[in-house]
Amino acid sequence: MKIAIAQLNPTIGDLVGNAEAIAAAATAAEQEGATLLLTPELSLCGYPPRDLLLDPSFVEAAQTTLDQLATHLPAKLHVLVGSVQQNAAQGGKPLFNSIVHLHNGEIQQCFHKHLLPTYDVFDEDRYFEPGHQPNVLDLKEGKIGVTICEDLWNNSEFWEKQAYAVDPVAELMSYNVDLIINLSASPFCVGKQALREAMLRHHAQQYHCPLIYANQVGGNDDLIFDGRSVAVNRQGDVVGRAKGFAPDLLLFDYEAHDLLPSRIEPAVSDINAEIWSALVLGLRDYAQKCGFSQAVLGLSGGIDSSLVAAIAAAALGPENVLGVLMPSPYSSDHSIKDAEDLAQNLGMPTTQLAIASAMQTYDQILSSVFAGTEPGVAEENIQARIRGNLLMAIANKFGRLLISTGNKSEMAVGYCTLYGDMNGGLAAIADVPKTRVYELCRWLNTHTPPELEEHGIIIPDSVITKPPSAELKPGQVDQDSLPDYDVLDDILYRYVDHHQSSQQIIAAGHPTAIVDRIIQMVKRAEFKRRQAPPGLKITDRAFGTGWRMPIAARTTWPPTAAQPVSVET
Ligand SMILES: Nc1ncnc2c1ncn2[C@@H]1O[C@H](COP(=O)(O)OP(=O)(O)OC[C@H]2O[C@@H]([n+]3cccc(C(=O)O)c3)[C@H](O)[C@@H]2O)[C@@H](O)[C@H]1O
Ligand SMILES: Nc1ncnc2c1ncn2[C@@H]1O[C@H](COP(=O)(O)OP(=O)(O)OP(=O)(O)O)[C@@H](O)[C@H]1O
Ligand SMILES: NC(=O)CC[C@H](N)C(=O)O
Repeated sequence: MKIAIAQLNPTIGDLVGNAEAIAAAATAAEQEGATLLLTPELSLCGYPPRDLLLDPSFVEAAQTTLDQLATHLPAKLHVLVGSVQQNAAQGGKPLFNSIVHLHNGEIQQCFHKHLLPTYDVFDEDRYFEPGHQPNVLDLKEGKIGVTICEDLWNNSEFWEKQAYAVDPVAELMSYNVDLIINLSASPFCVGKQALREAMLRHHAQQYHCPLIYANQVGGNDDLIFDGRSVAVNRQGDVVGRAKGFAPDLLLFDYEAHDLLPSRIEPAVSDINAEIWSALVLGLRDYAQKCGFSQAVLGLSGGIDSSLVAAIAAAALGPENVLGVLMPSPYSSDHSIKDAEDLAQNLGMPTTQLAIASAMQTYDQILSSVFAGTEPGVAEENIQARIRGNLLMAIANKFGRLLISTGNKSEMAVGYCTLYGDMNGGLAAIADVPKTRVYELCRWLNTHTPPELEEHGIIIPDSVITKPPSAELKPGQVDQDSLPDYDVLDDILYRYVDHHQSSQQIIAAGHPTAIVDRIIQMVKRAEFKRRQAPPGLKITDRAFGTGWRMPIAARTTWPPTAAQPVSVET
């Protein structure tokens, strides 16, 4: 039996467009001689559909589209499509997250997801009732165990996010299935593919059973799905891997109770290459799926805006990315030259808007209100706000998407100006720590990715070597306000990504005063992050849909050994 994986890039809610993509993949798979076609989790709706699922008209339209799709597929092909199904039982959640078996122009069978991830960016318990029936697809060519994404992630050795009392894989094995398939929508983060493949190997070796894992690809808001659908044989060896960060159709032969070797795309092992591909895909899909073909950003000659310009140029084509240079009296001469050199390297257009007169006008307008006060951060931030205002005016006038340039380190501690440089529709590097920004820029200059092949050196050397500065006052550098970025990023990695306590971070060798100050800054900056544009997630814990902190809250509390609880009555 030939089994095909359609690694699709659905647009959330585009039922007709997604159905057409499934039908096209089915035609291609049939031409290749496939018996069975696998598509990703919720392939008809796109994942994650979030609160669209609370709209009954959406659920109804999905069902109608599914019924129609069944009649448009090659009749002999068995096609597994991800969609939602109504829960007819009294009580419980109204929907199942399902895989629907289409064959001979009709719906044959529905399989419901058993394990519903409800942690980090996932919120499936909000919408879905878990399935309890065994998901066995009995074809004359073999008995197939059907699992949906999280159903496979029940082993704490690989995934410690949520513990489950049931083990869908073990249950399926008790039905003597020949092959396990998993239809997924598994978002990218650094290291995820290695984890997936280790987990698949573990299941295969434990049960002497081959597995096929079909993943979604594409960017959906903050989430980037990397594809890299993969299959392992009974020994747990990878026998096929689809492309990373691009749609694909991959076929496997299933013979004599095992999977035969197929096309194996390289597993991307370079972490910078992986992040680069993820960010380019995430930005491109956000723009396209929101209807933008052109973008705009402020080019300061600094490293953040330089990296974001390169990502945007690769994603949308350099001719579609406008860089706006907005020098103020505090901008250094080399900032303008660095920004111009970068734009020239990338082949992107620029325009220059001087903001000195606007700064003076603001100062005049505010002079009576600010009279008797010392100039400070508020005056400095006016520059960032003028720039943010001008950028949004250009975006608005010409239908461009404004890309904001703040990195994860800045977003963590609030080193950014609300309604200033935080303006934008998408925060391209909001989950990239500053130290990684440097590494990506160095990598970019030595491993020019295919999208920028003809451009040679991209990031001017001086952009990488000069001390980082917001240039909001004379001589300002980031390290006036923040510890060195390698120290800051290590503290943030421990605190944000790994939930370490201040005691644990101090025990790792960081000075108490710095740790306490940084943690305070992170807590205090919550109000800024809540108002920031969506940021592309590339780490295990991003600020965004998986980070849900209160804002108006007291965030230090007893008891500690030194300060036991004392409630006065
Ligand atoms: N809980 C809360 N809920 C709602 N609003 C709250 C709030 N707490 C403060 N606020 C308001 O927010 C204001 C403070 O925020 P904001 O006005 O943004 O300004 P602020 O955080 O005071 O200053 C921005 C900092 O970021 C630095 N910066 C700016 C631009 C770029 C870069 C860079 O390197 O890329 C760095 C800049 O040098 C400065 O240190 C408060 O004065 C208050 O009005
Ligand atoms: N002179 C400028 N011209 C155009 N845009 C600017 C200018 N200064 C700042 N911006 C915009 O505001 C953002 C934040 O400014 P900032 O200078 O702090 O960051 P950066 O230059 O990108 O990187 P770094 O923080 O390393 O200097 C920039 O990325 C850029 O988009
Ligand atoms: N859609 C899902 O069930 C995703 C959850 C899964 N553990 C993953 O991230 O790969």
